[in-house]
Amino acid sequence: MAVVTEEQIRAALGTVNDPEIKRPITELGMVDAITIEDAQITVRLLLTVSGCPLKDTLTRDITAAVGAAAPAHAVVVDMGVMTDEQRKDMQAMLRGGRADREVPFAQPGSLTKVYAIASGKGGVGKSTVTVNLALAMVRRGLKVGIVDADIYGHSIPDMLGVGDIRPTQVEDMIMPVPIKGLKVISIGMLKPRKDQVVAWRGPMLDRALVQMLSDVYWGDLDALLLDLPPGTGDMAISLGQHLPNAEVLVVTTPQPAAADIAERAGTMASMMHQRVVGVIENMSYLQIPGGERMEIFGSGGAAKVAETLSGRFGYDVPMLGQIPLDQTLREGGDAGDPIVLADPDSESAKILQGVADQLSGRSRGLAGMQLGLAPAGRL
Ligand SMILES: Nc1ncnc2c1ncn2[C@@H]1O[C@H](COP(=O)(O)OP(=O)(O)OP(=O)(O)O)[C@@H](O)[C@H]1O
Repeated sequence: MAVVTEEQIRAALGTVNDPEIKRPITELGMVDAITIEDAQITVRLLLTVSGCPLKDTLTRDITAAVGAAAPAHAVVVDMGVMTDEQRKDMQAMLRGGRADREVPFAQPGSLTKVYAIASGKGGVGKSTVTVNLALAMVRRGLKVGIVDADIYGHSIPDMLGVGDIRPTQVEDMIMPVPIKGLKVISIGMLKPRKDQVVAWRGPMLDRALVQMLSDVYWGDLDALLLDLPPGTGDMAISLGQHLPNAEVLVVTTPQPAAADIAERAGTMASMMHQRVVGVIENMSYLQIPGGERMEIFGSGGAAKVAETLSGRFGYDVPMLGQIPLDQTLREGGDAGDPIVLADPDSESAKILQGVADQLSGRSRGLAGMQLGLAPAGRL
């Protein structure tokens, strides 16, 4: 039988990533011991928490990697759990020297584009747009995260089919839920129970936002999308304070009443020194057989918002797309199967993909970003 060394097995284990953290288990301090005895190799693996739901995946990946490096040996994976000390070491390593409560996306060198999805009125399809845009960006090959900060209607997990999943926590570091190529965290996941009604005021909302931005292990992201509560309330103010470099997308329906309120959401973003990158009109029309379009909610709302905001801010705020009223889109949201994936050739999916393409076509990085500075007296 070929002689196998511990270094070879460690190198093989270096190819196995923790499925949630997406870093090699050897780097994370999860490989406690490797024992090579006659025809058997035993890997002692330390899980971050007991009853880790991913232990079967880890066992399978470890067995495959070690088996490939030492085909004549049987592989046994022996599971243990990290001590508090070991978990703290891992957390410190993942933070990479970053101080507690520091928002990585607000740091000067951050290359992650942050988009806040805002609306004036509720129910205009802000969460639907957020989920589908994020998935459309993933389809373009980007690494994307979603923060569902909509305290009143945290519907993002349900729209992705992960409504009952609680995120894994390592000490006070939270792992975002991986789903359909995205990383997701929702304000609903921070509540003790999903169905609990919370009456949080400004400071609690602020704390929850900071927790979702800085205590969650996001890793390297190209884009982060935040689904805001409707309106111009406390969360929008907190976001402006913690992420002045966020760019804002305004979602509205076509009718004048919705558009007027959407304008206010855009103006609020500008008061927080954030740039408004565009307006998306949702529920624009119903395509009826025969080719005619029925404008159930009127027309022209987003164009008016775009024009008013452009005039007010002195830069171009384009209308990025008009999404029709679409039963398949609604059904996909209810079933946890968003339309961009479920029916990518549908009209709605193509429009959403088009918006994502316009946004992703802009360069990753610092060029064109607002720096959170405003001329004196602008507020
Ligand atoms: N274009 C559309 N066609 C048909 N149904 C839609 C469309 N857009 C959204 N919907 C449906 O409308 C409902 C509200 O959408 P969504 O939850 O995305 O709105 P929202 O603006 O995030 O609401 P809130 O902020 O109040 O939670 C959902 O059931 C969603 O599936």
